[in-house]
Amino acid sequence: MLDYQAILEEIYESVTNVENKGEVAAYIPELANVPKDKFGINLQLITGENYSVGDSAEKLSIQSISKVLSLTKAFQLVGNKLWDRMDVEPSGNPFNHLSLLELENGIPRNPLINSGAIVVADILLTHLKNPKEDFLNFVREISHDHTICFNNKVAESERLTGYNNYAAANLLKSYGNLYNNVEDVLDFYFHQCSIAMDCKQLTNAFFVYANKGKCLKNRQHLTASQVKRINAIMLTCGFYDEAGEFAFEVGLPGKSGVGGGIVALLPQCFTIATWAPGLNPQGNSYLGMQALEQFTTKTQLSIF
Ligand SMILES: NC(=O)CC[C@H](N)C(=O)O
Repeated sequence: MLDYQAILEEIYESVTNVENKGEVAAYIPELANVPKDKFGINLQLITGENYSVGDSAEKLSIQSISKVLSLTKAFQLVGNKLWDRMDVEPSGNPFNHLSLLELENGIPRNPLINSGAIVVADILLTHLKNPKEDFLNFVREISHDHTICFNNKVAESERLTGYNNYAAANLLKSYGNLYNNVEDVLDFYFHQCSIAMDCKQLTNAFFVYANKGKCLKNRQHLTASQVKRINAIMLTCGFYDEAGEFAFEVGLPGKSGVGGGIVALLPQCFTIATWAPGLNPQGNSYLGMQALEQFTTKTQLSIF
């Protein structure tokens, strides 16, 4: 039997001693204030045991990790119709890349880059009665935590500097792939990205992807087939132009966010969340990736 607590502590020791911690996402001014020396991990086993180290109970801005949750809600609502409006191919480009979107006539490469997530937000706006509230309640429900909230300051900070996302939304609109108005879709998108969660809440939320669609309380949220597809998208697209590197180093489906969080999972085995706010040039948590590489190497637990 592996001593998970000892493994997490070894990783904590080694990673917190690394001098280069990457750079925080200063393009969202509110995120520039987060101290770079934060570091936490939470590990949730499918059998129920839970382990953590460091700042795992402190809230982080989940940012693009929310794209998996919005995709999940949209998949529940419209099923395979989703794929009429976006593809499922890795983009090999940064999360906010625009020229491919134009080349491909307003069809985003996948739902985990910004343009794809903006189309998903548009779908949710069309199908939910009270979009922001209903989506937040969905996140609370799969995480079993009714204290989870938006951080309105972060959402507003991103709105004020979100020129690239406005460009993506306008491009989508010009190609007829955005049905609601740009301002409303982006208001939803910036709010979903601003959700604050800690590592434990993240491993709770992602439990469904490790457990064939059933949450920690054993309720079915997705079919096994939908979970297979979302995990495949996380593996191939969850880290943008570093998806290959993450598969190579870590070997798990997962998703990162520019708040420095990463959640990854091994089906039928565990979910793990790391938080280290400093990012590498691809916008993925610099130390989080190192920690997860160490975890799957030490435990020999990966999908490969
Ligand atoms: N990679 C990310 O986490 C990006 C999310 C961020 N809200 C953005 O749209 O730029």
